[in-house]
Amino acid sequence: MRAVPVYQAEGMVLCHDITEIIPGKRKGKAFRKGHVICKEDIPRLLDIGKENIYVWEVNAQTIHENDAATRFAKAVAGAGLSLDEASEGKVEIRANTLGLLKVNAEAVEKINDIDQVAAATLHTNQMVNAGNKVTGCKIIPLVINAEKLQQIEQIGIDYYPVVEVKPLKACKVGVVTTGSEVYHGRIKDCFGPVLTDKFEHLGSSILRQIFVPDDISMIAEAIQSLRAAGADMIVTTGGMSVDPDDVTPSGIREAGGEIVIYGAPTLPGAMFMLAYLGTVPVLGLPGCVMYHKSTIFDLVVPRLLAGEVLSRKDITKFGYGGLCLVCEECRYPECGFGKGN
Ligand SMILES: Nc1nc2c(c(=O)[nH]1)N[C@H]1C(S)=C(S)[C@@H](COP(=O)(O)OP(=O)(O)OC[C@H]3O[C@@H](n4cnc5c(N)ncnc54)[C@H](O)[C@@H]3O)O[C@H]1N2
Ligand code: MOO
Repeated sequence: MRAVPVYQAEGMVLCHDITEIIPGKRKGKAFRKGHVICKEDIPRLLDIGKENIYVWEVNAQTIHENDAATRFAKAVAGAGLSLDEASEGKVEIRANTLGLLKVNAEAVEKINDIDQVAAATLHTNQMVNAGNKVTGCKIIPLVINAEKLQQIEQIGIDYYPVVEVKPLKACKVGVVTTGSEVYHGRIKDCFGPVLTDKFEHLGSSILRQIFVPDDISMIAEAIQSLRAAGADMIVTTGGMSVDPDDVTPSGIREAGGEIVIYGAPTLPGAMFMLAYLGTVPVLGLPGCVMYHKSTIFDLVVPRLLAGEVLSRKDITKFGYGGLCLVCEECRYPECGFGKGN
């Protein structure tokens, strides 16, 4: 901060508010702290009695908060994102498409380890809609040293992208619905409509739903026939638990599925199985997916549709944050469920 004659202040940043008082009329801010002084401001400043003012000089080494915040946001934003206009040293980043939000938490932490800057994001691995705010980039002082911005930009390059929204593939999904009670028509299928709704919401569609009794070979055959019919993903429903009739995991094994995991640390969703038949994911969905609004399904399927190949570790990491409180009115994804990784 230094005092300069107003005549020399053009392009500099005012570092305090300047009050104007017109007797009988008004008392208020004529200029705000942070204002970049332009030529037209000079006569007015003189009218208020300011021949000298305190400024921060903006030059190659020091950058105004709004310009700095814009560079900051550009450094962290990858695909699927748009930047709002800078205001008060802050730029907000929004999704410009429906998709899976990915945030590199390590990079965000590194950025925040730099003094005088702040990056605040949503949790990674959640679905966002076009227009959703996902990140805020804020410069703390009115002007910032260029070196700090260069550090952010280097992190942006090293970790590219720090934040992005991945589009989802439109998949054809094959469904195998197990359960003798459904197969023999004792009860009406309720899983199919839930899955149709969930997959359509994510931009995918059901290729075909096959009903089978609790029979290992018939489950395996149904899975194989869906694969042969070109399913990009196969989901089986029911029969995932511990009763003698719960043979769906055995059916997935018999179909040749390479098992990633059986048993996931999420509640609901603990009796979940993930396997792969070649590149086709095969999911064993327990009954809770039909019943509860948000489950392991909502954590895993968007990532698969975004093209991720999930490992056992990807699933076991769900445990931290994997307890759903089953609220009367589900607010997911606006809650802690699945936010541990
Ligand atoms: N002793 C134990 N009991 C249970 C365990 C356990 O570990 N030990 N796990 C529980 C968990 S967790 C879940 S989730 C449920 C359900 O698991 P399943 O996937 O095996 O579900 P089913 O037994 O096949 O069916 C349960 C229930 O849902 C009805 N159902 C199933 N599919 C359909 C359908 N397509 N349409 C309509 N209704 C359906 C079925 O008739 C049963 O009423 O197990 C817990 N129990
Ligand atoms: O799989 Mo149950 O899947 O925990 O409610």
